[in-house]
Amino acid sequence: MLKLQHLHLRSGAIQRLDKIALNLAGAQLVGIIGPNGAGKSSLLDVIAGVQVPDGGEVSWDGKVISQFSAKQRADYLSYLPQQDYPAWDISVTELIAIGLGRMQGQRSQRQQWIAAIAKRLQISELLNRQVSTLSGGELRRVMLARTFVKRSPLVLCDEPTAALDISHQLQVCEDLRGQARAGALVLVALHDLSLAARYCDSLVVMEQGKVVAQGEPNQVLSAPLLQRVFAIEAEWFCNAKGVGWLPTLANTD
Ligand SMILES: Nc1ncnc2c1ncn2[C@@H]1O[C@H](COP(=O)(O)OP(=O)(O)OP(=O)(O)O)[C@@H](O)[C@H]1O
Repeated sequence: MLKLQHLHLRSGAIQRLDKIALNLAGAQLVGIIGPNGAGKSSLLDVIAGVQVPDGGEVSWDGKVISQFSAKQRADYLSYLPQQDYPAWDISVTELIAIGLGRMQGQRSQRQQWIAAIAKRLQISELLNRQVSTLSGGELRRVMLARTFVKRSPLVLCDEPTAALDISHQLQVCEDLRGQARAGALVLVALHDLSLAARYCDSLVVMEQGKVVAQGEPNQVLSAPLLQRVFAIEAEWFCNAKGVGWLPTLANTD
């Protein structure tokens, strides 16, 4: 269980997080949605312990995360920030291995884990490449492999589908949902509300640092909320395979 109590984060005049309170149980895929600057990345940074809040508390399974060391946090948490680039020009295999962190295992076992996640994210043919030679989408999928290689009970991803082609967007969403079905609490910041509606078990809507709605996608993505928070109108299509939408700018006359 992830518990956020009265979280505040301020930078100068900007209230990045404003009295955030949430209780999120495991085994679900939670979409964090909201317009640019709403506070999605700030929230994920604070949950990950990358950013210290000015007030409030984050706890995981009853323990306050500020009391965990960085190594202890890495044992239960995997985080893909919005902008994450490798600091050195290492091979893809070496980069993914960093994600294994303190996981024990023989060299052959670690190689198997890396091969398995590479297969899952369809990057096996990239394993021997240097990261500097990858395209934007390939690098993003490699960073996702580094994030997912260790099975963590808490997974945070900031716009994991950005830069990916449509087939890989769907594949990554399927993978995130699979991790949730396997028991993880997966929090994902998404701009594509169609993917959010189709894959997420619940949504948290942010606006100006506040949580303004929370619940199942079909309840949250109401016409008034889309108009007020995103300034759009949307027509939704639904069949047995999922949902899709046609968004248009709201008439503000
Ligand atoms: N390092 C920083 N210093 C000062 N202000 C910041 C910093 N990072 C973000 N902000 C501000 O905090 C607010 C929330 O930003 P944040 O990146 O959390 O939003 P977001 O919802 O993730 O946006 P986006 O969809 O554009 O990625 C914005 O007003 C932003 O300008």
